[in-house]
Amino acid sequence: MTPGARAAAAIGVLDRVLAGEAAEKALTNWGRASRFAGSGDRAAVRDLVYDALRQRRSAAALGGGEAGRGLVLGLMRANGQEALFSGEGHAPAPPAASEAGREPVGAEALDLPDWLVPELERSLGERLAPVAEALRARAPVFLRVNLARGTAAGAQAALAGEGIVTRPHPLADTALEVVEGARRVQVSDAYRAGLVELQDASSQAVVAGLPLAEGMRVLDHCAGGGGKTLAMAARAKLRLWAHDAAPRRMADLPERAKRAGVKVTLTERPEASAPYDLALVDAPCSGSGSWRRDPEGKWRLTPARLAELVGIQAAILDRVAPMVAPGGWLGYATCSLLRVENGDQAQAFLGRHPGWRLETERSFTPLEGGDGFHLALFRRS
Ligand SMILES: C[S@@+](CC[C@H](N)C(=O)[O-])C[C@H]1O[C@@H](n2cnc3c(N)ncnc32)[C@H](O)[C@@H]1O
Repeated sequence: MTPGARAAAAIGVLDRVLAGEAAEKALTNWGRASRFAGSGDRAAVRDLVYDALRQRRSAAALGGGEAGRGLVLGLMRANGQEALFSGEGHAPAPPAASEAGREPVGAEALDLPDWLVPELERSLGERLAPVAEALRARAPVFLRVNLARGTAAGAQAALAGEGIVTRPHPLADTALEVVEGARRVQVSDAYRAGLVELQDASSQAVVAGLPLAEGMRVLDHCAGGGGKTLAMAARAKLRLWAHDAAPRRMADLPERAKRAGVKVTLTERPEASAPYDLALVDAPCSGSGSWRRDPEGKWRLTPARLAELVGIQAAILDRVAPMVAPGGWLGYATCSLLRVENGDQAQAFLGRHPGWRLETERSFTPLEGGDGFHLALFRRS
């Protein structure tokens, strides 16, 4: 496909996304209907679609339209590639006079929803603009070295032998940033043998911040696919339980645990195995720290949904706290940048639970390289 044809394909996919289809599904459907598209074409169309979703407001302003065509035209203008709209072959038609576009301003230029700016300002202060800018770009690909299977240097060497170049990342001793060959990771022998997992660097830093020790009874209460469950298991020999309100999200966890060489017990009733020495609540949240990876989330979030999430987080903390043994730990993590889900939530928990104290709190933003994350670590008296 020519670059122009790829732009036209991205416009079609974006129109379906704007009509309500999830980006992944729209891309899969396009891929199925486009047998002529090679792997390079698919990757390029995918990148265009996700870039347009990350920069949706500014691209719409620059491109003079909010539909797929306006977004891709705006992206191309921002990149000095407007000439791709040539009308030749399968390329999109040249811009009409009505598509002159304009410079984006304010929250539009930051590619943020207006309603969220005050809360982001309260949360990030002067870092608001640089963080918003970081959220407009693609996230790096990070790997977690599985220390139960070998060293970081060993994993790097194995990956390099398969054309995947990495460098250690300062956020965690287990974190490698992929600088070349990211698309080959999941088909590599190193990955298949469990030497590395795909995991964001801040997510790894959150787990590294937990006081895990040999023999501890640990509950991962919002385990999802088990990213943090496995990261915890690799740091110490634990007795580990994983729970999720949607158990099907943990469907792959037994297989992943096997590949990583660790044992995890899935439980629908975590109370039955209490008390735990440490419980991790990796709570459902706005996802605002990971909007580089899930840009649709940035436009989907509403004030009502955010308020609902804050209520869900508090209810989960209230359920889990009694399951922790006296002297034990409760880690509350979100991939959110918002104070209402982080520091405010931690203070509200302390207000409701006098037998607990806050030991540490750490915040990460994409400015450190990984996703935005927050960890509050409580200890029970
Ligand atoms: C941020 S995700 C977890 C990600 C996972 N820990 C990881 O590292 O890959 C939050 C998870 O919480 C689960 N969840 C939502 N409400 C819950 C609840 N009330 N109790 C337990 N889990 C819940 C969701 O199904 C989702 O899988």
